[in-house]
Amino acid sequence: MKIYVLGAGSIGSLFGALLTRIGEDVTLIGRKEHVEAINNNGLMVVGVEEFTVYPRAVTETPPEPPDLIILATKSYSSAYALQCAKESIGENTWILSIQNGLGNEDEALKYTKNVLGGITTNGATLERWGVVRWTGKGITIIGNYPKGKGEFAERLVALFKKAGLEAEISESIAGWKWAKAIVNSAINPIGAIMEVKNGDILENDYLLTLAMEVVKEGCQVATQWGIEFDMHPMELLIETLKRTRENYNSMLQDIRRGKMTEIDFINGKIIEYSEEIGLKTPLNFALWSLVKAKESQTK
Ligand SMILES: NC(=O)c1ccc[n+]([C@@H]2O[C@H](COP(=O)([O-])OP(=O)(O)OC[C@H]3O[C@@H](n4cnc5c(N)ncnc54)[C@H](O)[C@@H]3O)[C@@H](O)[C@H]2O)c1
Ligand SMILES: CC(C)(CO)[C@@H](O)C(=O)[O-]
Repeated sequence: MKIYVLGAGSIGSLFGALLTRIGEDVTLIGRKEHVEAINNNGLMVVGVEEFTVYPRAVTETPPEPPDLIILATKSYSSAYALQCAKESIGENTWILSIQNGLGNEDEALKYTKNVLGGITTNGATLERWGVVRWTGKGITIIGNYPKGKGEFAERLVALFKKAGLEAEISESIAGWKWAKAIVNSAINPIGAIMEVKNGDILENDYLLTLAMEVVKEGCQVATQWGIEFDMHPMELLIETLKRTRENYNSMLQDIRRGKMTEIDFINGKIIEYSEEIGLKTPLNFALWSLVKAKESQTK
């Protein structure tokens, strides 16, 4: 399968390395420094597994249409990345988003109907240019967006499993994207504002109660939009907090690195979707405002 990883940073490099290792035709599209390191020394994976592969790495999307584009930028970069890559999206090209947040698949739908949604709970971080640390093994769930499944999705799940990823298919992937976004809408801003690990949210009654109330608020919006969950976000919240108790969440990490966060595509999107149907989301608005203020302090 000819695969482009568009936004080959942490999670994209992990997926690209695993697919390269099983002989797939993978091209990583990423930052100049990372691309140069890969072309000079290969892409090294450390952590859960240790290996080095030699995928093609470029800074611009090649013109030949691939079978699959794995969209792995931060959500705030999706629109521009897809616009730059649009000439490479052929009539048979599929686009899979493995990103957190809402709206990425809708952005992809502007260019093709062949869109897969995906969530992954694998953890990855760029150790240095050319080296990605697989920090935690998780599950990857994909499906036709917003719902259904088809031959390509089945083929891709089989490929992910062959590559060493725990993967499964869902017929309601929009439900999973919303469930993960609702969980992120609680964990990420609370952890970022309080500067605590995910496990501290679980152990502190005040923080856990607030997180559960934020989840309830997000579920009200999702339900009004007709979203159906395979796993209820409240169950996913507790499972995630237990599984990632030692994590400083990605939003806190982004703030500590002086980087933009994905708050606009997590809590911000929940606020946006609630306003479209006349619902109020005061908790999401409060957390969104506090994180935006915190972001502005680091600029
Ligand atoms: N890192 C993880 O463990 C993890 C796990 C699950 C989900 N996610 C989600 O996956 C997405 C990516 O996260 P990440 O941690 O890999 O971020 P990252 O910042 O490490 O990687 C994104 C990369 O995309 C590149 N990029 C941006 N615009 C581009 C463009 N136009 N062309 C080429 N490259 C471009 C950036 O330079 C960056 O290297 C986010 O939505 C995140 O929430 C991450
Ligand atoms: C699941 C999660 C909250 C674990 O830290 C992760 O999605 C993150 O850090 O954004």
